[in-house]
Amino acid sequence: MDSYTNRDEELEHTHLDPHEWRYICEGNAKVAFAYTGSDLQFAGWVLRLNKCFLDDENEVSSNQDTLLKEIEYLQKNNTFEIDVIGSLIGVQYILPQRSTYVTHIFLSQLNELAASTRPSHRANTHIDTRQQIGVLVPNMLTSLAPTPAPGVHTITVELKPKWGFLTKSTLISDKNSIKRRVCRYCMHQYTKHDADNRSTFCPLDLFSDDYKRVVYALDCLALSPQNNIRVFVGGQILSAPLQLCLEGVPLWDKLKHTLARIILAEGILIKLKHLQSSLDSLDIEGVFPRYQRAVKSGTLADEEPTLNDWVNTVAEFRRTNDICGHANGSERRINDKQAVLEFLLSTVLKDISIMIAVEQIPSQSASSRTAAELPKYRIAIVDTEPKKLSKMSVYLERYQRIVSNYLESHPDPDKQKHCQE
Ligand SMILES: O=P(O)(O)O[C@@H]1[C@@H](OP(=O)(O)O)[C@H](OP(=O)(O)O)[C@H](O)[C@H](OP(=O)(O)O)[C@H]1OP(=O)(O)O
Ligand SMILES: Nc1ncnc2c1ncn2[C@@H]1O[C@H](COP(=O)(O)OP(=O)(O)OP(=O)(O)O)[C@@H](O)[C@H]1O
Repeated sequence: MDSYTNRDEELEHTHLDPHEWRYICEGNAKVAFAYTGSDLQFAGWVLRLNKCFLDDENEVSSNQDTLLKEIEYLQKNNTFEIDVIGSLIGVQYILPQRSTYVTHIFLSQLNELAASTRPSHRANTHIDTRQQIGVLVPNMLTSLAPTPAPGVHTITVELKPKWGFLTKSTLISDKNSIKRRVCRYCMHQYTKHDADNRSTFCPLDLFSDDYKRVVYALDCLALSPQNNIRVFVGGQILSAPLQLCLEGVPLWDKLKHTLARIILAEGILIKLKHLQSSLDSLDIEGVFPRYQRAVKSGTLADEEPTLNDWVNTVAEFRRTNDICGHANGSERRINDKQAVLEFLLSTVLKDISIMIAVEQIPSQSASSRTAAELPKYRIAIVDTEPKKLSKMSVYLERYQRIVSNYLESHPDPDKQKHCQE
C-alpha cells in the first residue's frame, strides 16, 4: 500500500486556469476537480471546494478578516482529520492536504464550465465563489505508479458504507424498539426512495467479517448504487458499477472479489463499525436529553467544539474504554459533554467515504478471502469534517422520521426486516 506524509500546510499563490480542472464529483458540501494541466505542482492532485446555496452569495464578505477565518477553519479541519479521525481509524487512511489561493473569477468560470456535467439534484447549489482558499488532496483516481504503463487503467471504487451496527442502547423507547432489529440504512430507504428505487444493500453485510456477505453487499450496491458506490476508470466515473468493462471484458465480478479481499485484509470496516457503535452507545434518544442538560447547565456552549474539545473527547473515550472494556456509554459513566461529542464523532464516521484504487484485478478468479495475493492498491478515507453540535435536534428528528416512515409502511411485525450483525 502506498502511503503519504501529512502536514504539508503551505499556502500556494499560483495562477489557476479553470480549463485545467475537470469536474469529478460532489457531495452535499464539497465539489472535487482533478488537475489536467502540465504544471507539476498540481499533477496528481484534486482541488476540493466548498459549495453553497445559490442565494447564499448575496451575503458578500471577502476581506482580510474572512481570509484569516478561512485559514483558521481549514487548519482546524485538517488537524481534526489527522489528530481526531486519523487517531481513531488510523492516520494511514488520511490524505495529506495542501492549500492554494483561488479567485472569484476562477471559481465563477469553474461554475460555468462544470454546469453541464453536474447532477441535476445538486442544481440548487454551486461552488461558493466567496472562498479564497481551495484544498488540494492527492487524486485517488490516477495511476499508482509515477509513470503509468501503457494499457494500465486505474480503477477506483468509492464506498459510502454508512451505519454498520444495530443499537444496543438501553435508552430506546418501546415505540422505537425496531432500531434494535432493522438497521438505519435499510429503514432510511423508505424515507428516501419509492418502491422502484429502493436498494437491497444492507450495510451490516458489508461491515461483517464474512467474505460471502461482503461480496453479496457489493453486488447489492452494484445493482442499486444510489450514492453509496461509485466506480471510476482512468479518472472517469461509470454510470453504474456493472458497466465496468475493459477491452470488451466485463470486470465487475472480478473486481468485487478483489475489493472484498482488500476490505477484509485491511479490517477497516470492522474497525469502523466498532468505533461507530461504541461512540454512539446511547443512541440519539439516549444522548439528546444529555445534550439538553449540558446546554442548560452551560457545560456545552452555543459555539461549536474546539480542537481541544475533540482531542480530549478521544482521550477520554480511550481511557474509559480501557477501564470498562467495550462497555456501553451508560456503563462507562461519561459526562454529558463527553456523551454528546462522542455521538458527533460517531456521526462523522457514519458518513465518511472510502476510496480504494487498484490497477490490476488478478486474472485468476479469486473467490475466497485467501485465494490469491492482493494486487497493489491504495486506500483512503474522505469526507471527515466535524459534524455540528447545532444539528443535534436535526439528528433526533431525522431518525424519528426514518423510524416512523418505516413503521408506517411495515405495520405488520412479521413483514419487518431483521438485519443480521
Ligand atoms: O443523515 P444521513 O444518513 O441522511 O446522512 C447525510 C447524507 O445523506 P445520505 O448519505 O444520502 O443518506 C448526505 O449525503 P447526500 O447529500 O445525500 O449525498 C450528507 O453526507 C449529510 O452530511 P452533511 O449534512 O453534508 O454534513 C449526511 O448527514 P449527517 O447525518 O451525516 O449529518
Ligand atoms: N482525493 C480525492 N480523489 C478523487 N476524488 C475525490 C477525492 N476526494 C473527494 N473526491 C470526490 O469528490 C466527492 C465529494 O467530496 P466529499 O465527499 O468530500 O464531499 P461532501 O460534500 O463532504 O460529501 P457528503 O455529501 O457525502 O458529505 C467525493 O464523493 C469523491 O467522489
